Amino acid sequence: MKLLVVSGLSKHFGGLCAVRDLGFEVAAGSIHAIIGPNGAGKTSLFNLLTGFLPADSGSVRLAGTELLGRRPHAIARLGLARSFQLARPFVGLTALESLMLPLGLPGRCAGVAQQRARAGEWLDTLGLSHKADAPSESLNQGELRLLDIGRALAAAPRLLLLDEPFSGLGAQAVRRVAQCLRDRREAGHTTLIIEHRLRELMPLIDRALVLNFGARLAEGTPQAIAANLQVIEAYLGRQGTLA
Ligand SMILES: Nc1ncnc2c1ncn2[C@@H]1O[C@H](COP(=O)(O)OP(=O)(O)OP(=O)(O)O)[C@@H](O)[C@H]1O
Repeated sequence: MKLLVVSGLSKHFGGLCAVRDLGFEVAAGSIHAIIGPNGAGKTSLFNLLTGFLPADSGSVRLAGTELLGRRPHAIARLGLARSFQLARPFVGLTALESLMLPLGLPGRCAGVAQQRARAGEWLDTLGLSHKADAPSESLNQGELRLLDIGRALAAAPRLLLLDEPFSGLGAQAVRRVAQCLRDRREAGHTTLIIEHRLRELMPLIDRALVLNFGARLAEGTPQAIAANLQVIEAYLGRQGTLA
């Protein structure tokens, strides 16, 4: 079953075409990557999917429901959560309290004690237990990124969008996040992930969509993508290898 179906999606910024007549599908229960060189349009695509940017044209359907034209909070209510390329603190809240927010939404935890317990479990899973009572604004960028990912994970979305979740993280933290995504897949949940760290990304994903200049360059299994000469060429100068 296809959870997400995107077709004819376009976005211009003045004369610049950031996303060009893009179409792709994401299977339910999969981990699907969006990769491509800097400026390829990956974050713009996430902003279109989540209602942070209005599209010029196209369609984005989540389990058959059209998302284009809806506000970000309405899209979140339909079961979509995202993390951000630049993670920001919830000023005035501790790390634990930051993770209690999504757990306090209707239909989630029964009461504050349960929210607190579940938020503590997420902190533990992400290796942040020692920061539970620290003000979120005192966390460093790597810790903030983990907290932002934890907030999106704790929302238990049907579709999770992660924007460069491994950026700035050490090997152990990357392994923890990757395991969370494998656990989501095991439970039948779906993840769309933008990431430049291909060495860590490729073993994790089911499929990847490669963007270049806002358009689809290739789409397929990690093995097919790694062997695609056009894709390798688009990356040369940046990394030169896809494995
Ligand atoms: N709000 C905006 N106004 C004008 N141009 C923008 C805006 N947002 C993005 N762009 C431009 O659109 C293009 C795509 O940018 P985008 O951030 O989506 O790329 P990206 O693939 O996410 O890049 P990176 O890997 O560096 O994060 C770039 O040329 C960028 O400069």
